[in-house]
Amino acid sequence: MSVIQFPKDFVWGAATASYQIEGAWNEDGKGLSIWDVFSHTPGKVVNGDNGDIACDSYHRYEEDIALMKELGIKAYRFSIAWPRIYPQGSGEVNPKGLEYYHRFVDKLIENGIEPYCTLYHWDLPQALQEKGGWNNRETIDAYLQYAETMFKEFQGKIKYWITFNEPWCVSMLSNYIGAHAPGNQDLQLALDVAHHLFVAHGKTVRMFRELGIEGQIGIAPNLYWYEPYSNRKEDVEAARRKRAWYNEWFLDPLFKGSYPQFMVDWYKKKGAEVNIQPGDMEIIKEPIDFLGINYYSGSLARYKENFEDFDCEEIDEGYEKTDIGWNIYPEGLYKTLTWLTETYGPVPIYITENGACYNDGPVDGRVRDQKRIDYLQKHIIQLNRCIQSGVNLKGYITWSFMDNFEWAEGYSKRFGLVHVDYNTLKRTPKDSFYWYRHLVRTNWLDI
Ligand SMILES: N=[N+]=NCCCCNC(=O)[C@@H]1[C@H]2[C@H](O)[C@@H](O)[C@H](O)[C@@H](CO)[C@@H]12
Repeated sequence: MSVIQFPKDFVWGAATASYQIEGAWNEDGKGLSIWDVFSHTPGKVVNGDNGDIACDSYHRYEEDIALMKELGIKAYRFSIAWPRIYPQGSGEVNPKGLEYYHRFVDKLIENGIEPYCTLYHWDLPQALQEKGGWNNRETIDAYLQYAETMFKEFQGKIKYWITFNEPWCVSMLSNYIGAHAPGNQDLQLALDVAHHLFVAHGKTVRMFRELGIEGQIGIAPNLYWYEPYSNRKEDVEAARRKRAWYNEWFLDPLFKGSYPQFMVDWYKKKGAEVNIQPGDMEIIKEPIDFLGINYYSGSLARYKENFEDFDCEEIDEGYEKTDIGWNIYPEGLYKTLTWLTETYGPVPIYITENGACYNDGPVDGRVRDQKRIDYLQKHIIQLNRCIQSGVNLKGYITWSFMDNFEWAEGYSKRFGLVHVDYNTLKRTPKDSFYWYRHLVRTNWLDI
């Protein structure tokens, strides 16, 4: 046995998101979100599940925070439901929405837990969607008004802000693949949405600086690692395109102020292009304080002419998979973070999401989720490799603190350290909760 030690100020945390845990979908003046509409649309979510109740954390947050304190985490990443603050997306603020998040954040701070706040984790006000949503550049202005309200309202309480969770999911998964709200399937639309998110991000960072808000601000893309199936030129190029679809397209604008040209050319061949207005790229590359990285999986990529969108097929040979069917590829995390550091410099990085779907339930009151422990351990070992290799890694925030509404998969997929019985809403810490608590308390890992 050997021990790996993490830096003494390394931040250990856990994450959730508003629509996935809060419930209270139409309470205290909250407006509709695109996920309320999407999940209420037959056929969109497994078993017809929706977030009307979810984990009922809107009413049970004190119980949840008591469990977080028992877990010993120093950081809790959560998101604000924009429709609770601006029920119509802009215009009148809803005071009950602000009051709720003040009570919640005060309770976190009272328990010694640092709030890491995501402003946008996919629950766009439906009123804005009806005016084009992220396809309409005017949504950028509504987002800026919302962000400014939150910065001023929580100045001094919230010191870590994330503008957007996973722009790839908001653009590609939701507007090209169509699996998430609002469910469009249009590549040009997806590129326009991604660009508008970037402009909103850049303007928000600039506003954060101009207002002199105390704290740090970043963004949380989801990155995915593809290795070529062979060293044939076609396979190497195919893997490069697939990596760029997830990674460079969402990182180059932030750090280089440009899109990767080989992908711009590739999309043009597909009949889609990026509509950039003068000054956009300068705004987008407004320097950030940290990068949140969400990493789950990766795969092998092999060239296949005219296959799907990138002339590339995924070869899943030899990977063990989690219960959501994603490959377990811990070395991909090391490759991703070292590539990112080599490409963009020593950016301060938090892993803002990493975790596994395993659907273990309670037996005699105990949830034996050894596979989740194995997944977490394998990935956290890679983080130690990253730190030894010079990656400027500041912390690890696991997904997820508790089982929750897993988007189009509904409640059929569980990612939590805490099991939730959706009939009774009873919370049961899993074996992984106690394993993670030991790591958080000692800051080292027995391997
Ligand atoms: N292969 N494959 N997958 C295709 C890409 C899927 C990307 N989904 C995510 O990263 C979401 C992220 C989200 O922030 C969180 O809200 C979700 O609950 C987790 C778990 O799903 C992850």
